[in-house]
Amino acid sequence: MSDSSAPFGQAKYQVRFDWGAAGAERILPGAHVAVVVDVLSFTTAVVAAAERGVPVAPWPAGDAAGAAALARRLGGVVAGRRGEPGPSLSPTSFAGAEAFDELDGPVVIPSPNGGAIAAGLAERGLVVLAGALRNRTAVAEWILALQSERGERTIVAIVAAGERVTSASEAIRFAIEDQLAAGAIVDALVGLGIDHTSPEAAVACAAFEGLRHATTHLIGASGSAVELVEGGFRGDVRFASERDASRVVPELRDGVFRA
Ligand SMILES: O=C(O)[C@H](CS(=O)(=O)O)OP(=O)(O)O
Repeated sequence: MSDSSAPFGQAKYQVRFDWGAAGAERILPGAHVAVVVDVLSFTTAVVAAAERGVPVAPWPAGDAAGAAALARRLGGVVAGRRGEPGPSLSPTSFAGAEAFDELDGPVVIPSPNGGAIAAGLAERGLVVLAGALRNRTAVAEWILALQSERGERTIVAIVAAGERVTSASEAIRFAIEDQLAAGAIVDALVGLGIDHTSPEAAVACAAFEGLRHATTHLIGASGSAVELVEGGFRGDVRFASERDASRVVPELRDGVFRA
């Protein structure tokens, strides 16, 4: 783990920004809140589930037995594959809330990017939130309220997931939907006076500010979206691109995201 004086720790700043699990480790020392951003699709799915009152447990993809064991322990179910009936990484799979009425525990969602990062941040002694374009203002307001409650400067580490190039590699394909949503969260924080941003956070914010009228188009044309549309999931892209459509702020407690 990096120490807070390391050059890449952004340690002087209240609002920090980096990419992936390794980036999270760089900016975590001293942080009180981590916001994981994986617009296509994990954190948007978590927000969609929370909008329907459905808790979600993150799990790194690639360990099916571990996901099943976690679901058994929590009394929940493992998400299916995208497009199958029932809950999945597809945010719109949570549209039929009644389908989950019988569920006692959470939906365990294996996810190679945002889910893996969030699972790695559990039990680390800081608040972990799911951030997306849908809830970016709600997330910022939630952090401001936490800061008021704590009565002291609250340090925020925003972690964009991007996409791991292979499951065996930490190399990341930077994803513009995560860059824009992370910048949108910084923008909302700045608007509330939480504005001591690192250069990395300031650049993400400037990208969002400069392109704020084009985010729907840009996200829809991004590589991640093209891949999803080709797979028949245009609705997920549209849903994930809706800015400030949601007031829910899922928080990771005891390994489960709940609003
Ligand atoms: O949402 C997704 O499709 C991705 C799966 S993959 O990286 O494209 O295989 O997962 P996520 O962890 O939500 O980015």
